[in-house]
Formats: sequence, C-alpha cells, structure tokens
Amino acid sequence: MTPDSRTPTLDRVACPADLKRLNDAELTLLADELRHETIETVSRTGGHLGSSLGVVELTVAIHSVFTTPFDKLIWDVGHQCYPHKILTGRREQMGTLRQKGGLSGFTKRSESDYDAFGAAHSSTSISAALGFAMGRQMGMPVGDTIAVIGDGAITAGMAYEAMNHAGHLKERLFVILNDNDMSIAPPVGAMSAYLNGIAEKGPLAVLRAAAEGIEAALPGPVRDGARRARALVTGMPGGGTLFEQFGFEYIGPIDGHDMGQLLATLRAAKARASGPVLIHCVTVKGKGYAPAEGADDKYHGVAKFDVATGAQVKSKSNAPSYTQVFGDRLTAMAARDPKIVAITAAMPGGTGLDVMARRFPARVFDVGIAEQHGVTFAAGLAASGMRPFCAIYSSFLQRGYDQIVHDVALQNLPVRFAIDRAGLVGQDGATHAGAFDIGFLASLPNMTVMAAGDEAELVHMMATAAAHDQGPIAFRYPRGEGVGVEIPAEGQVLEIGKGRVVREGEALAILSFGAHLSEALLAADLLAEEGIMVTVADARFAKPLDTALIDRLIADHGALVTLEQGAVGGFGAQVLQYLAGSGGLDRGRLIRTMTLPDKFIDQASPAQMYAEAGLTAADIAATLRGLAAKLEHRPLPLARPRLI
Ligand SMILES: Cc1ncc(C[n+]2csc(CCOP(=O)(O)OP(=O)(O)O)c2C)c(N)n1
Ligand SMILES: CC(=O)[C@@H](O)[C@H](O)COP(=O)(O)O
Ligand SMILES: [Mg+2]
Repeated sequence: MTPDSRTPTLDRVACPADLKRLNDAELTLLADELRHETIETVSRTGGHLGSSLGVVELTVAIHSVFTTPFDKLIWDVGHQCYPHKILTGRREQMGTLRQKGGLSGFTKRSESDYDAFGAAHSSTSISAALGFAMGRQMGMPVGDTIAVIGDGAITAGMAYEAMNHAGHLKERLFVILNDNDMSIAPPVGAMSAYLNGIAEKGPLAVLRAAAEGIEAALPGPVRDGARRARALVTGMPGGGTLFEQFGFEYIGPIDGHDMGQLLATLRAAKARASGPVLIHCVTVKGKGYAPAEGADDKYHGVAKFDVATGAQVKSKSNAPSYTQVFGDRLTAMAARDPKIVAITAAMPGGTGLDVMARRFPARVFDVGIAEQHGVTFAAGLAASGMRPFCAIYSSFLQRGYDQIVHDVALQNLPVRFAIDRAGLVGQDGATHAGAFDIGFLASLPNMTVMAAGDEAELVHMMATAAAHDQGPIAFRYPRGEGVGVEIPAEGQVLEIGKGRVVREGEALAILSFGAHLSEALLAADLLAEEGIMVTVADARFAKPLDTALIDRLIADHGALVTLEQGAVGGFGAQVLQYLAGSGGLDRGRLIRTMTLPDKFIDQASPAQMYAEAGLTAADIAATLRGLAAKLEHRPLPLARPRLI
C-alpha cells in the first residue's frame, strides 16, 4: 500500500483469505474501492462493465463468508467476474483483459483455481454447482457450492432442469439469483414479470417454514420482512414461491448492494442450510457509475472509455457491419412480405433485429436466453406458413442443435437461420467463436447452407432464403464490418447450389466459402506479384455443393485449396467427401483444406486469432506457393483454366 493509495483496503487483499481479516465496515470500504478499481480497469481495456459493477458487494460478501477455492463459486455466463478476478490474485493482470495472452473475459479453469467452472454461455451454473455438490457427497474434496445466476440467465431451460434435479437430490447448494431486471436488453417473459412481482413486495424476505432455522438467524429487518412475507405467501394457493415448489428454500429479495444484509444473509444461510437454498438479491446493473446506470444498455459491454464522462472510444468504421446490413435489409424485406417474422434469443441489438423490432414490434420475437425454444418456435411458425428468420449467433446456435435436427431438418420446415458471428470473433475468445456450424449443419439432410463472401452476397443470400419455402436454409456471416462493396438495392435470388468464379488464374485455384473470400483475393494479389496466377471461386453453398464448379476447378487446375472460417469437418470436408465419391481424388490433383485448426483459440483481436489459426492472406499464399513448387516438379500437363 502506498501512503496516497486510493485503494488502501483493496491493497491489503492479495487473495480471498485476506478478507477474513476485515471487519464488516472494512468489507464495505473494500467494495467501494473494488468498484472504483473495476471502472478504472475496464476504462482501459473495454469489457463487460455493467454486469461486473452490479455484483461488487456480492463478490466481496461471498468471498468473505465462504472459503474459496475449497468452496466452489460458479458465476453464470462469467461476464460479471471482473471484481472476482481482482480479488483472486489477478489484479495486476487486469490490464490484459480480453487481449492476446491476457486474462479471459470470463471464468476459466485453466486461469485460476478460483474459477471453479468455466463459462461464457449462459445458464450452466446451477447444473455445474449441483455436480460439485454431489461430488462432495460422494467423498470428493469439495466444500460448499455457490452458483450466481442472473435474471436473464435464469430464463433458460437448463436452469429449470437443474433446479428440478436439485430439489429432488436435496443436497446442500446455494443459488444466488442476481436480479438486476436486465439481460443485455430489457428482459422479457413471464419469469421476469414474476421476479418483479416478488421484488415489488418491498424489502421482504420470504422463507418457507422449513427454513425457520435460517430465518431466525437473519438480521432484524430482513427477518421481520420474512415473517410478513411468509404470512402473505402462505395465503396463496399452493403457498410459497416458484423456487420453493422446486424444493429450494427461498430467501429474499434482499438488497444486493447492502453489505450488512448480504453478509448476515449469507452467514445465516451458510450456518443453517441443509438442502438447496435460493437467495434472491436485487441489484442494479452498472451500479455506482452514473454513465452506466443511466445508459439504456447499462454498459453491458463497452469499448475503452473516459472515466470522467463515460464517453466510449469507438473505432471508425469504413463499411457497415454485416449485422447492420442484415437488420436493415430484413426490415425492408418484412415491409414487403407480411409472412416474414424474426426470432432472437435475448440478442435484439447484437443480431440487428432491434431495427425490425422498432418498425414491426409484433413480428420480432425475443424469446429470452432460450435458443432451443427459439429454434422449435421458429419451426412451429414455419409449419404454420410463416417465413421465420431465426437469428442466432453461431456459437449460441449450438444450444439448439437437436431442435435443428429433430424439429426443423427432419420435418423439412423452411426455417431461415441467420447465423451471425460466424468465424473468430475476437475478445470474447474461444467460447464465442463461430467455428462449428458449417459442419453441424451441412451434415443434415434437407438443410441448405450458405456463407456470405461479402455484404452484397449477404443481401443476395437473404433474398434466396426468403424465397426458399422448400426446406430449412442457413446463411452465415461474420462479426464486424463488411469489406465495403456496394450493397445492391435488391437482393437476387441465387440458384441453390451454384457458386461463382470471382477471379480467373492458371494452375492453382482457391475455392472459398464465406467471408474469407477477401483474404483469398489478397493472397491471389500477393501471388500475382510473383507471377503465380490463382483462380479464386466463391462456393456460396456448402450444401448442396456446386459439384460442377468443383469438377471444373479440378479439371483445369493442378491444385485446389478450400478455404473457410470454420472448423475441421466443415466445407473442406464436404468437398473432399464429394471428390472421394466422384473419383475426383483419383485424378492426381493436389488438394488442401484450410480451416480453423483443431484447437480452441483464446481471445485476441480477430486478426491475431486468424494469424494463430494460420488463415491470413500470407498463410494462404504460402500454401499455394508450396503447391506451385510441387506442381513444377510434376509431369502433369496443366491446362489453362476455361473458367469465367
Ligand atoms: C446461451 C447464451 N445465449 C446468449 C448469451 C449472450 N448473453 C450474455 S450475457 C446475457 C445477458 C445475461 O443477463 P443476466 O443473466 O441477467 O446477467 P446481467 O448481464 O444482467 O448481469 C446474454 C443474453 C450467452 N452468453 N449465452
Ligand atoms: C457475454 C456475452 O455473451 C455477450 O455479451 C457477448 O459478449 C456479446 O458479443 P457481441 O459484442 O459480439 O454482441
Ligand atoms: Mg440481469
């Protein structure tokens, strides 16, 4: 601690054990300093600020009452864990947050023993905590288990599956519901209304009679509220809260920013609980930082910003983002076609559907964090005759996979999947990478799979999807800005399964699928300077493949490289499968697939991540150069391409 430190209490905390030496008043001071530190830190890195500010007191209280890492603290999503990182030995590294080689923006087991469970996709915490609790019951060296889940995350089915199971197992387990009445956007649905209903009863604590032991140990005002509320609740048919019906003891709502209430409640719960307990904390997203509290998005995710004003440093863009193009174009298409409806799973802004929602609020459905339901809901809409566009980020669509197989593809229903964040996304890292959708969709019967080579192609693919009433169809596009091509006033309906040749060359060909087309063209430019002329084709479709195009590329070139922003087992695998079956592989051509490598790539800028993946223009050029060298030593007559 320096004499003029603005964080004298925080300076005394190197790890959570140090909290045990602080009295309650000092813990309150610590929370204030931790909030200040979090704001300062995130102002220099950007990140998920609002959610982290909402759990500052909760973080201090949990680490002070429980003994982590023996006790397992599991943050749902993990985007609110910055104060936790600061208290658990990572304070000095916070400047590296979400950067290459730095700290992850989420909890990560390989990063710290205090990160009991890795996260970033939501609503997993109660299941994982219950797993730990049962491990303890079966003799594993595990202490108490505490899951902290938000009001947004608790809209997902997994949370209820876990509570259903926890109520059945009756094992001691703490679930802390961090209710800030916000998801990324304002929360939707009956659960949100229900939680608001409880919170509106005021500073009450509701407990079942079975929890009398905990209630007696609660601080005075909370206990009195509990008794009043229980009287209210027992007058209701069925009695008790929803959580109690699941077999949890329910405590709350308590003020999640009142250190006294938090400490007393957690201590009481820890001392007396025998089964699953849910503690309902009401908090404020962005708490304690006026620009965040005042913003519509509560500074959920921010760029670097000026602490004094809250003004964020936004990078200048040269072209509209794919997301913007999607949102604007779908709105225009919806204006002409009343059957077009759209579905988002709690990401109206992120998917660009907020634009259409403002114009056609009744035709955009925010289903909450419920990708599985969203997919099947879209299937139902399609079965009814509507034209649903189900807009879900690639990585979150993984949640709805069986629904895609069983409810959509198997019934051949024309759901249009708009798959944003395809490929590597940058600072959110491996958890948010859109790596697998090509493989998991292209393997499905009835499915059509497209990827946009640029933003104009996205517009054509949207028109194609809208016109495709024959079965399910997906189009993928990356995070961030487009390449700056002119966006056509009208999208053309593409012929299904038909690619295009973008640039004519000799001897070597690249068959690109998706937005890495720009890198393919850059690579071709690099090689042209060396006198190596490369044909570049845009496959547009991974399913059905343009087999005629592949045949011609194979016939006219000595080497073919496939390229995609996706994992092994995607587009390249489809092409190889076709060539193996058609005999194309027997023709002695050199064939390579360039995909993401078979590993998870940690957070960095997208460019750094693609460099790590070996997918830069220079990497592509190097692959082709190597093939050109091999061809020179081959006795193959290399016909000039006849492609246009
Ligand atoms: C399966 C999944 N879908 C969507 C998201 C995107 N997402 C991240 S945080 C968030 C909102 C979470 O709200 P809440 O749990 O209330 O936490 P808060 O941000 O309010 O603290 C969403 C939708 C995700 N991480 N995982
Ligand atoms: C935590 C989370 O899952 C989201 O907040 C995510 O970080 C959003 O990413 P985009 O910025 O790509 O919308
Ligand atoms: Mg919330």
